[in-house]
Amino acid sequence: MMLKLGVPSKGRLMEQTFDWFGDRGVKLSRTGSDREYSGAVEGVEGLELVLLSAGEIPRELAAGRIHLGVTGSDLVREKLADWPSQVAELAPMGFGHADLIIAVPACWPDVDTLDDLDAAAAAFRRVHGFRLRIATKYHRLVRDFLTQHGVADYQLVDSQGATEGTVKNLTAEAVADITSTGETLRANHLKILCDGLVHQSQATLYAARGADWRGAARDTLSRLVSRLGLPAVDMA
Ligand SMILES: Nc1ncnc2c1ncn2[C@@H]1O[C@H](COP(=O)(O)OP(=O)(O)OP(=O)(O)O)[C@@H](O)[C@H]1O
Ligand SMILES: O=P(O)(O)OC[C@H]1O[C@H](OP(=O)(O)OP(=O)(O)O)[C@H](O)[C@@H]1O
Repeated sequence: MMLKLGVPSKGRLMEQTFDWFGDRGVKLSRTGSDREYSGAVEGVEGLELVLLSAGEIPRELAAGRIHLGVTGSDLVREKLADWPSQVAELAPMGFGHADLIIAVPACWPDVDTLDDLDAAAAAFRRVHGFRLRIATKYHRLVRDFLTQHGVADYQLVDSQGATEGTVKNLTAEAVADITSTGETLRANHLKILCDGLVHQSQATLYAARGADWRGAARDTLSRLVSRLGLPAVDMA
């Protein structure tokens, strides 16, 4: 049986993943036309490359349909309940860095911390009759984070893209989204709360606890981790 490795199918995450494996003697490449999602592996016998959307890799790992997968640590934590029970983290890869943060309008002078947000949310509800809206696609991570920090009087509204625009569009009062350079936040007149860092994400190599690790897959894993210079791992 082949050991299946899921890798993001496009963009910088795919290129940097190919570079990371290439630097360690495992050559991954796309084959066929630009638009065909098929790939090849050189350097390790028994390893098959599967090109997938970064957002779907956590689910494929959890279902055991791929043995290994590369994706952002934010996506694994968001998409998988109790993620450590479903996947093992084999290696943080040192690229794809992005911070999941909570931001509010820059013109709110009295709101700089989560405590301020909590107070503002309570006041907002009294005045407007509904809860302050935080737009995000990271529902699990943001809910857990705000609960841990005692912020209660808010509602999450779903935003699957262009999240920073929701404040201007009056569909939310605050946002929780990924930032790297901070340009998008600045351009949309938003500021990060000083204690509003929810998660520091980076591309990470994961192994699926529920995949079939018997026989050849297990042997391929031990050859691969030794080739990559990672500590030995037993998924049995
Ligand atoms: N501006 C950014 N800078 C660095 N990393 C980012 C940025 N935006 C998103 N990321 C990271 O890239 C990863 C993939 O993000 P996202 O879910 O947006 O994928 P995508 O490129 O839209 O792919 P797909 O739609 O195929 O799932 C996430 O782990 C995220 O943290
Ligand atoms: O801090 P910055 O460097 O400005 O990057 C942040 C932006 O990058 C991501 O968006 P992406 O381009 O992936 O599109 P999306 O809005 O569809 O998620 C993220 O959602 C932010 O909008």
